[in-house]
Amino acid sequence: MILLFDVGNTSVYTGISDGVDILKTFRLNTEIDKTPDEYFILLKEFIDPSLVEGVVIGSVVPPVTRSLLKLSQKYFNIEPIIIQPGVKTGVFVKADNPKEVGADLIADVAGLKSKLPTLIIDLGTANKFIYAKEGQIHGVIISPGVVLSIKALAGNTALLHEVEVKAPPKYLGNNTVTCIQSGVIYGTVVMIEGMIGRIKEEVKEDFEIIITGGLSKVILEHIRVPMTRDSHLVLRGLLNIYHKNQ
Ligand SMILES: Nc1ncnc2c1ncn2[C@@H]1O[C@H](COP(=O)(O)OP(=O)(O)O)[C@@H](O)[C@H]1O
Ligand SMILES: CC(C)(COP(=O)(O)O)[C@@H](O)C(=O)NCCC(=O)O
Ligand SMILES: [K+]
Repeated sequence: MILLFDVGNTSVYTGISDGVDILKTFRLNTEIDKTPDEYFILLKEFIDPSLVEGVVIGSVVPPVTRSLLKLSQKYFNIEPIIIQPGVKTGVFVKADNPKEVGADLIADVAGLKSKLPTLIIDLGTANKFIYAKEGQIHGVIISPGVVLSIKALAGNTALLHEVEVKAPPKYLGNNTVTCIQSGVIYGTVVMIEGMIGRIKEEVKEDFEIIITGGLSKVILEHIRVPMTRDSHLVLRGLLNIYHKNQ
């Protein structure tokens, strides 16, 4: 069994693989002060530790990277593969400072089945647009995610509060809840549709679109541009990277 950890700022999206397929997935809350032992207590609800043969960690939260590293060493006696400069990923990064590109973005691209031009839209704590072709990241766009936007609104205004992530029946709201839901959900939907159009102007070529991330399902149903949802993309990328480093 190979454990695949996609550590984001909201959740540790975890996959269990037999080396070929992703057999099971689950999400643990990202908590930077959780100890390796505490993460293991959660983990052993889902896995049989004696069957773990490999661990891959793609993380953008350094304290959790350290906890999962220690967990892997202490409970599995395994040195995990941690996505960082020097690890073979098969992904080339065209950026001012390639070392600063998030491991999640690299894993997303590593999970692609096609080398053709592809736009990955990954909706998590942040919204990420990753433009890739021939295994190379040509550019990235980052904006505040849906849940983050709701929290930022509620946390920085006197009279607004957190609302459920749910699209309201109309664009024009008639109460505080639907006003915020419209602004955040439909705002994200039209931002995505608009951004795809601007990217098309810039790259001047056709591209596939894959949407992924914890918030992709609630947003995709309102998007009018054809795209495919792949909730396992990042985990498949971690698995591909595992095989490249055996
Ligand atoms: N309708 C929803 N309401 C609230 N949270 C949601 C909803 N749908 C998905 N989520 C949560 O959004 C979180 C963020 O997605 P994820 O891609 O895991 O973020 P990150 O990679 O930044 O940690 C996930 O933990 C997921 O459970
Ligand atoms: C943009 C991100 C914060 C997204 O993280 P997530 O939404 O998955 O929690 C992460 O990819 C990151 O920390 N990137 C490093 C900076 C960069 O990629 O340019
Ligand atoms: K930060």
